[in-house]
Formats: sequence, structure tokens, C-alpha cells
Amino acid sequence: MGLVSNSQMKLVTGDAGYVLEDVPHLTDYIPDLPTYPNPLRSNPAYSVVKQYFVHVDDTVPQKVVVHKNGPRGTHFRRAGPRQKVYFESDEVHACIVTCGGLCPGLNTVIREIVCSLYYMYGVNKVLGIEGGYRGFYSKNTIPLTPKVVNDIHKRGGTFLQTSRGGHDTLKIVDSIQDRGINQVYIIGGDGTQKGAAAIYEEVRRRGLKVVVAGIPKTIDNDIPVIDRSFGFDTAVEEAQRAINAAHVEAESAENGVGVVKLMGRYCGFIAMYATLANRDVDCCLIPESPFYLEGKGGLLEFMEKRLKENGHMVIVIAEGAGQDLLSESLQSLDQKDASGNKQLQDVGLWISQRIKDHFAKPCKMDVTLKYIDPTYMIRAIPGNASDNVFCTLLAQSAVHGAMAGYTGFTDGLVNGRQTYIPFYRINERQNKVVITDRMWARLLSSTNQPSFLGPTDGIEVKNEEEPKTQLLDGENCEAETQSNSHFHQ
Ligand SMILES: Nc1ncnc2c1ncn2[C@@H]1O[C@H](COP(=O)(O)OP(=O)(O)OP(=O)(O)O)[C@@H](O)[C@H]1O
Ligand SMILES: O=P(O)(O)OC[C@H]1O[C@](O)(CO)[C@@H](O)[C@@H]1O
Ligand SMILES: [Mg+2]
Repeated sequence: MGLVSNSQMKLVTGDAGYVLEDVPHLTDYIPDLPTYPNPLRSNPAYSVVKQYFVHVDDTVPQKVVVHKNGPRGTHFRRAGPRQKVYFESDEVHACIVTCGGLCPGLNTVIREIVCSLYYMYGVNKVLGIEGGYRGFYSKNTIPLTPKVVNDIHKRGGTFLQTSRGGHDTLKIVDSIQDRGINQVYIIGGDGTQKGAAAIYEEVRRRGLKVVVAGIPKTIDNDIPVIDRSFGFDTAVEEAQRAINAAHVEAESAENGVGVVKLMGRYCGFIAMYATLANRDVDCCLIPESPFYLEGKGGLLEFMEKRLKENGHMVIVIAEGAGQDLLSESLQSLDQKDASGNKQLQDVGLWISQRIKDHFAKPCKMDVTLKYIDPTYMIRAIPGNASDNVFCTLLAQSAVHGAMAGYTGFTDGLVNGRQTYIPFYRINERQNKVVITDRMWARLLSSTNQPSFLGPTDGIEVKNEEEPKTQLLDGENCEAETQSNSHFHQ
């Protein structure tokens, strides 16, 4: 076994190409911390469970498809309760914050962190930080107890409120230090996890016994490494209602066209899964797959054909799709939100107008177009049953990890197992739909839409007897795992 460690990376290597991308631990920078028996050992619910505690050497492989002689590859630390903990129950002073956009299940994660701390670990000092990162230094806190959070999982939104922008690392860590907080639970998307990494670095620089734990929230599914984030299933399910309405409207008119815009700023996972789930969609447009309107192989030609064949059609478009086309025809606003995310122009309105203009030309068809924008409806709802269970496991894993002294981690599902992932792995890139992946091919074959690839855009296939599979490190291989996580092949 080898160990390479610095404040950013902690790599443990083993035989046959085994690599553990480990998460930091409080003892990395505060040696000789005392340990205590895990209170779960005397918890009647768990004491009867054999092998309840995770073995210290348990790790989860990032890739589960392997070849006989291939390297064992990257692993992450398995999440779950440890025999020993690094906090006494009455010593813990935890806080929870939610940042970024809303996502179904946020309240469930808040509730379950509070309840896990109280009921599993006997912790009764938990604070809610209101209104995102800026709440650390500009707002009062709310004491959280199981009673206060009892039924919040039945409501959409976040009980603690959220915001964009306002991340001031020094002020936040000052506030953590001043309040005597020693476990910080940060729920949010890619931007939030970057902020969490900055907080962890500053906490470590100051040598504080403070755990920083991230719980990934992304309705867009744009966080890499993890199979999926909570709320995604709920959002895809809710999107069905909009697509069904678009289909009913389209079917009930001559040459009816339904256009549905779904969330997905930089990636089209919601649009792709909603389309695959629904089967009434004729064309799905996502940011990762550039498309064009006019001419041979373009969207408008396809629409003419589909309307002639079927008399109606439904288009699903992710909000980040076709932004290059919009900025060609509309003046680019180049506005950013408080977190620095580009503010997108409404592609749904734009495409609807372009379609209407096209078919209004003489000799074209009379189309009846209905545009449905359920953007905030798919995220402002409570988590569904499966997301609620998922949120519970994520919250419990975060609490187990924090009590065990791990820090600087995001927890998440990797190949169906709860793991602790170092922040840098989550923050190094964004997850995207890979259009050379089988999931996108499944979508194309279900809608029979054009691929919009020109003759020169084709994907080069090397003349090899055995094409390479997704065993090597790289974008495709990771995306294969993620985008197919619901449908292992
Ligand atoms: N690079 C960064 N460093 C430190 N903090 C950041 C960084 N990027 C974003 N943040 C902070 O994280 C918080 C949330 O960021 P953002 O609004 O981008 O949402 P997000 O977490 O990415 O979630 P969503 O998926 O809804 O976009 C904001 O308070 C923002 O200031
Ligand atoms: O209007 P808001 O709150 O900035 O959120 C919109 C953005 O949030 C996201 O849902 C990500 O959380 C994006 O898909 C979308 O662009
Ligand atoms: Mg984001």
C-alpha cells in the first residue's frame, strides 16, 4: 500500500492498480484526537444488526465493468457508521445550510440530518443557517429539533431558505468559529460544493476541529462521479405531466405542436429521461447536442415530415439547448446571476416563434402550437417516495461520516453504494450527457429524431477489430456509469 497525501488529495494505492481517492480526516491535521465508542453500539434498533458497522477498509469501485487483466482502478471510501467516533454526543454543535436553486427533497435531507444526529448519536445542538451562505454572517440561526422539522419533508422548497451568491469564506469560517460549530452540513449544487471546499480549506488552515460535509443537490444532474442526485427522479416524474398536457393539446388539433421547456442549464439529463420515460415525444433537444433549424436534416424539415405522417408532434427542449442559435438571432444579454451563472434566454419562447414563423409562410401548414413551461413546477414540489428514501440515506451517510471524523467530503451514490468523495473530484468538471453514449442512442431510436450531425460531424470510429469499451478513465466512461445508472446494462 502507498499513500500520497496533501490538503487536496489523499491517494492510497494497492495491488493490481487499486487506487483509493480518500477523503480527509480530522486526524490528518489534528493528531492524537480521542475516540469514543459509536453510540449506535447500544442503540436497540442497530445493536442486533450483524455487520452494521462499515469496515475501515471498505471501498467502492468507480467502475464496475472490468476486464480480467485490467487494473482495479479508482475507489471511494464506503459511507456508513464506524465503530469509533471522534465526537462525544454533547460536544457536537452542528449546523445545516442550503444553497443554490430548489430541488425536491431538500427538506427531507434537512429533516433526516437533524433526526440522525438526535436519535442515532444523541446530539441535541443543531442550528439551521437561513438563506444560504450569506446567512452565516447576516442572519440569525434557527435551532433545529426533530419536533421543529417533523413534517417538513412533505413540503417542497427549503425550510431554511436558500440564495445564490454571498459566499465569503472568511466571514463564514469566522461565524462557524464564533458560534462554536464543529459539524457543518452543506446542501447544494456544484457551486455550493466549491464553496464547501473553500470553507474546508480555511477550517483546516486554522486547525479547527470542524467537519465540513457536503450533500450534493442538483436537479440538473450536473455533478460528476455520483450516479444521480436526489430530486432528479421527482423532477422527471413531474415533467411527465407537462409532456402529457403538451401531447393532449397537440393531438387534439390539426397539425398540433406541443413544446415543453425543461430545466437543464448546461446538461440535458432531465429532458433526456423525461423523453425516454414518456414515449410521446417526437424530438428532444439538449445543450450537449447542437441542432439547427433550416435546411436538409434540420428541425423544421423533420417537423414537416412528422406532421405529415402523424398530424401532431411534441418537442421537449432543455433550457440550455440552442443558446448559440439564440445569441445569433437575439441580442446576447450576457447577464449573470449572483453566483456568476450565465442567465439564459428563453429558448422555449424563441423556438416556438421560429416554428410559427416557418409554418406561417405561404404553402406551408397551418400549425397550432402550444408552449408549456413547467420550469419551477418540477422543482418546487416535495420529493417522491424513492427520492425521500434516497435523501434519508444521504443524510444518514453524511452524519455517520462527520461523526467518524471524516471531513472535506461530499457523499453520494457510486454504482448504487453510498460513498464519501473528496471535494476536488466533484468540483473538477460538470456532468453532461455524452451523446456518443448508449443512452442518447436509445433516445434517438425511441424518438426517431435527426441526430443533427452534419456529414463532417460524425464520430470517428477507429478501424480496430475490437472497439474499446468504457474501461479507461475519461469522460465517456464516467458518463456511461452515470447516465445509465438507472438502467445498468
Ligand atoms: N467557485 C465558488 N467558490 C465559492 N463559492 C461558490 C463558488 N461558486 C458558487 N459559490 C457559492 O455557492 C452558492 C450556490 O452556488 P450556485 O448559485 O451556483 O448554485 P449551485 O450550488 O450550483 O446549485 P444549482 O444547481 O441550483 O445551480 C452561492 O452562494 C455561491 O456564492
Ligand atoms: O431561477 P433560478 O433560481 O436561478 O434557478 C434556475 C436554475 O436552477 C437550475 O434548476 C439549477 O438548480 C437550473 O436548471 C436553472 O437554470
Ligand atoms: Mg450550479
